[in-house]
Amino acid sequence: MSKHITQQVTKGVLILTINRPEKRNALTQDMYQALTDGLEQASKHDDVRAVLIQGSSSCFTAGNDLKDFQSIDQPPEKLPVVQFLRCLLDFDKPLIAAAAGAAVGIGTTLLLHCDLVYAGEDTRFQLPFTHLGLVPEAGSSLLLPQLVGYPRAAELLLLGDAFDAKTAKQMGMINQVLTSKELLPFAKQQAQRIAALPTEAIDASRKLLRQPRRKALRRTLEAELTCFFNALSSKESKRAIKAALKRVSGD
Ligand SMILES: C/C=C/C(=O)SCCNC(=O)CCNC(=O)[C@H](O)C(C)(C)COP(=O)(O)OP(=O)(O)OC[C@H]1O[C@@H](n2cnc3c(N)ncnc32)[C@H](O)[C@@H]1OP(=O)(O)O
Repeated sequence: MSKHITQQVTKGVLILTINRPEKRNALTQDMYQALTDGLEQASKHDDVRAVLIQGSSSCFTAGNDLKDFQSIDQPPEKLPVVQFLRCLLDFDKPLIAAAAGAAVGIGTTLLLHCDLVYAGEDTRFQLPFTHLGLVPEAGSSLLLPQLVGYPRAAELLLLGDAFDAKTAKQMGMINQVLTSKELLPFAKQQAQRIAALPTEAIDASRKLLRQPRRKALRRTLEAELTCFFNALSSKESKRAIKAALKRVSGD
C-alpha cells in the first residue's frame, strides 16, 4: 500500500484518493500498485459495487512521475503501471472519476475507461506524449478517436496542447463540469446512486456497453505498450523527459 493512495468504502463505493499534493499527485510505481490493489479488492468484494477515483478538489494527477520514468529498471511486464492499465481494462464494476485541476497524461487517458467522468471548472487536460518523445497509452489511440472523432483525437494526441473542461464536455469526453466545491461531493453521490441500483443489471449493462470494443482495445493496449517502452528507452525521449523535469522542478 502506498501512503499516497487512500482507500475508503462508503455506501457500497470504494473511494480511491490520489494524495501527493506536493508533486501534483504525479503517479509512481508504488501508487499504480496501490491503485491496482484497490481495484482488485473491489472486484472481489460483493459489498463494493462501484469505485470512485479522485484526487483533491484542486488536482487530479500530473500523470506519470517524470523522475520515475528515468529510473525504470525492470521489464515492462513487471511494472505496476502496466498491471494497472491491464486491470483498468478488465475491471468489472462501475468506475467513476472526479478530475479537478491537472489531469495530464494517464490522468486524462484513465478517464477514457471510466463509466462516468466529472471535472471541475478549473480542470486542464493534456496528452503530452509526443512532447516527451512518447506515444499514446491506456488504449487512448483507439478510445479517443472513437469518442471525439479522428481529427480532434489526432490534434490532441499529436500536438499535445492542454484543453479545458468545457472543451472536454463539448467533445463528449466527460459527463459534466462542476465548481471545485461541488465536484467531489457530486461524483460521490453519483457513484452511490449507481451502487444502490440492482447490481446484476448494472454489471450486465456495463458488459454490453463494453463488449463490442473489448478485443480491439486489448490489442491496442498491448501494441501501445510495446511502442511506449521502446520510445521510453530512446535518446529522443530521454532528452525530452529531462527537459520536462527541468521545466517543472528546475532539476
Ligand atoms: C504511462 C503514463 C504516461 C504519462 O502520464 S505522461 C505525462 C507525464 N506528466 C507530465 O508531463 C506533466 C508534468 N507537469 C506539468 O506539466 C505541471 O507540473 C502541471 C501542469 C501538472 C502543474 O503545473 P503547476 O501547478 O505550475 O505545478 P509545478 O510547479 O509545475 O509542479 C509542482 C511540483 O510538482 C512536481 N511535478 C509536477 N508534475 C510532475 C510529474 N509528472 N512528475 C514528477 N513531479 C512532478 C514539480 O516538480 C513540482 O515539485 P517541486 O516543487 O518539488 O519541484
